Amino acid sequence: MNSIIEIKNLSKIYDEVLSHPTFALKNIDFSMEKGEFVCIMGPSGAGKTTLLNCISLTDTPSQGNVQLDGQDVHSLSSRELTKLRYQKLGLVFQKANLLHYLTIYENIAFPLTLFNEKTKDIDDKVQQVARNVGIEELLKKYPFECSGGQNQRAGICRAIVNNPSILIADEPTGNLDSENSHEIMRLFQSLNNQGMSILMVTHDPMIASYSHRVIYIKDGEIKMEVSRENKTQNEYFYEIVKMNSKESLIIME
Ligand SMILES: Nc1ncnc2c1ncn2[C@@H]1O[C@H](COP(=O)(O)OP(=O)(O)OP(=O)(O)O)[C@@H](O)[C@H]1O
Repeated sequence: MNSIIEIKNLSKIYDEVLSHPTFALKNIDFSMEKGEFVCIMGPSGAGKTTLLNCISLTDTPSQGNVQLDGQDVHSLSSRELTKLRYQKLGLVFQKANLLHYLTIYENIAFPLTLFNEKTKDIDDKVQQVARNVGIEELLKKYPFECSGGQNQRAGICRAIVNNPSILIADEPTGNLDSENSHEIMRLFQSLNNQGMSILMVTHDPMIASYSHRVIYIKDGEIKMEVSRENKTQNEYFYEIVKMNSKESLIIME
């Protein structure tokens, strides 16, 4: 088996004890192969972020099972979960969330310093990831001296500096203009070509067209999916648009 993520019968209910519980995820089955680049789409409130949070171990499912890289997360202690999160997951959000009083170098190095890595190893890793992402010249700057796109690249460096098995991104281009968004997606494609698995939430079909596969969530359930296969990016883009509009038409009926 070559899955990086394997989810069985996953449900998340918020406010379970109240009279109006929210069924954010309902019996989700989902798996993702190592090296895949998958997007999650769907309307607001569909459960996209909840699904990412359950996979990234920042939220606990009400029911069901999540396996990350072959490891059943349900059975792990909180210490083991922290270790697993550090070793396997890189997280990227809409905002880079850099610490403003640290340089870009120090921000990227930050997760490594928390786990007592040697200074030389930290330096090697920071330099290497900055070269890979093309921001070596920014390392001495502070976030306020950089553009939004540059800060997002630094946030991605921080997420991947420990060479995680999977990069999980929630609307990583949501704060960026179109040119910077495409640049970030080309970067994701290049990381994916180097072997990194990527799972990303986006509302934008153009951004989703960089992936291998798109799953569409509505009302906490996976309703549809499309795969790129041997389509051109343009053909795949139109298929994603069609999938989104088909669901919108169902809502209007
Ligand atoms: N902490 C919480 N407490 C209670 N309800 C929550 C909580 N987080 C999310 N929800 C509810 O769960 C459902 C799914 O929310 P979620 O944030 O996963 O949707 P989403 O698809 O990511 O939406 P958006 O695209 O607007 O970010 C929504 O009805 C939301 O109101």
